[in-house]
Amino acid sequence: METLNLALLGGGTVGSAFYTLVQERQEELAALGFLPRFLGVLVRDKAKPRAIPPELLRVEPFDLLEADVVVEALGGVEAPLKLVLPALEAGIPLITANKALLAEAWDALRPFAEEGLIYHEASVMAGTPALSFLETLRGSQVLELHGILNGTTLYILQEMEKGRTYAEALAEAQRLGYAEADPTLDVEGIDAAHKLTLLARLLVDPGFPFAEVRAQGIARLTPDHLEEAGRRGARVRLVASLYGEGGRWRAEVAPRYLPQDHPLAQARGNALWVRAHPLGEAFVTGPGAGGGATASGLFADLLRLLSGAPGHLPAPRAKPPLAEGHPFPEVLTQ
Ligand SMILES: NC(=O)C1=CN([C@@H]2O[C@H](COP(=O)(O)OP(=O)(O)OC[C@H]3O[C@@H](n4cnc5c(N)ncnc54)[C@H](OP(=O)(O)O)[C@@H]3O)[C@@H](O)[C@H]2O)C=CC1
Ligand SMILES: N[C@@H](CC=O)C(=O)O
Repeated sequence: METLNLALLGGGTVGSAFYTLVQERQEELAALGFLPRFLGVLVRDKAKPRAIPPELLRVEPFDLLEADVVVEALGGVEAPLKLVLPALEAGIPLITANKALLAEAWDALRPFAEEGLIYHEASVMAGTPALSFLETLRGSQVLELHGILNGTTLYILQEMEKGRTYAEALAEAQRLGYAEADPTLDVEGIDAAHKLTLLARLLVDPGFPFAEVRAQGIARLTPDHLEEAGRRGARVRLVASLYGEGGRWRAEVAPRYLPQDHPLAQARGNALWVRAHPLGEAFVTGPGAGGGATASGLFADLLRLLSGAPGHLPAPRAKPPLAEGHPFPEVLTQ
C-alpha cells in the first residue's frame, strides 16, 4: 500500500466536505493501492467548529513540498498563488476548486496547466461534469455555448420566483454554503465570468483573457422583471455565453429572458448547453455549488490523478469560430 500525502489548503465549506469524503472513500482508495494521509489543513482560525480533527489544522503555511498532491480550497488569488507556485514548480500536482485563481493568475499558472499538473473539474459547476463534458466535445467544433454557471444567483432567482425577496434568498444561499466569501462576485456576474473564461481556454483559446468577458449581474433585478418574464412565457437566468461574432469569440455574462421550453430554463440546477459540429446539441445539468457537490468534483480529480491521467489541458491553440453564434436575444435592462 502506498501512502498518499495530501496537503489541504482551506477547511471551510469545500475543504471540510473534501476531508469528510476522503474518509468515506478510504476503502476505494485502498483498493487502488493508496492510503491517504493529510499532512495538514490550512485555515485562518483554529477555533472555528469544523469536521476536521484539530491536530491537522495549521494557521501558518506548512511544507507543501512533502505532499504528493496539493488540494486548494482557500479562495482568492494572491494568497493561494503564493502557496501553490513552489509546489507546482517542484512538479507536485494541484487539484483546485478555485476559479478566481485560475482565471486571474493564468500567466503564472498556464505553463503548469499545459504540463498537465492542474486538475480543476470542481472549479466549474462543482461535481457536475463541465470540463470533462467539454473534453469529450473536443471531438466536434463548438459553435456556441450557454451556461447557468453560478449556483448562488440561480438559487436567488428560483427563490424570488416563489415570492422570497432578493435579500432573503441571498442570505439563505450564503447559509447553504453556495456563495463566495464575498458574494458580490456571485451577484455581479464575476464568478460566472471566471468560469466562462476557464471554459473558453479549454475549448477555443488557451490564452483567452478574463478581461475580455463582459459581465453583468442580477443585483439590480426586481420582482417586476421576473413577473414580466412569466407573462412572456419566459424565465430570467444569469447566462454565460460563448459564441462567434464577426469572426472572433465573444464571451458574455448577463441576466436574460430564456424561453420556458429551453433546457436551460427548465434546468433545476446549474447547466451547460452546447451546439457543436458535427455533434449537434448537447446538455448537462446538476448541482453547481455546495460543500458535498464540490468535494465530489475534487475527489473525481483525485481519482483522475491516481489513474495516471493528466490534469485539464487547455486547448492546444487558438481557433476562430467556425460560424456566427447567437446569445439569447434579450439582456434585461436594469
Ligand atoms: N462553496 C461552493 O459551493 C464552491 C466553492 N468553490 C471554491 O472553493 C474555494 C473555497 O470555497 P469555500 O469552501 O466555499 O470557502 P470558505 O470561505 O468556506 O472556506 C475557505 C477556507 O480557507 C481558509 N482560508 C481562506 N483564506 C486563507 C488564508 N489566507 N490563510 C489561511 N486560510 C485561509 C478559511 O479559513 P477559516 O475557516 O479559518 O476562515 C476556510 O477554511 C473558493 O475558491 C470557491 O470559489 C468552488 C465551487 C463551489
Ligand atoms: N459561489 C459559487 C460556488 C461555486 O462555484 C456559485 O454560487 O456557483
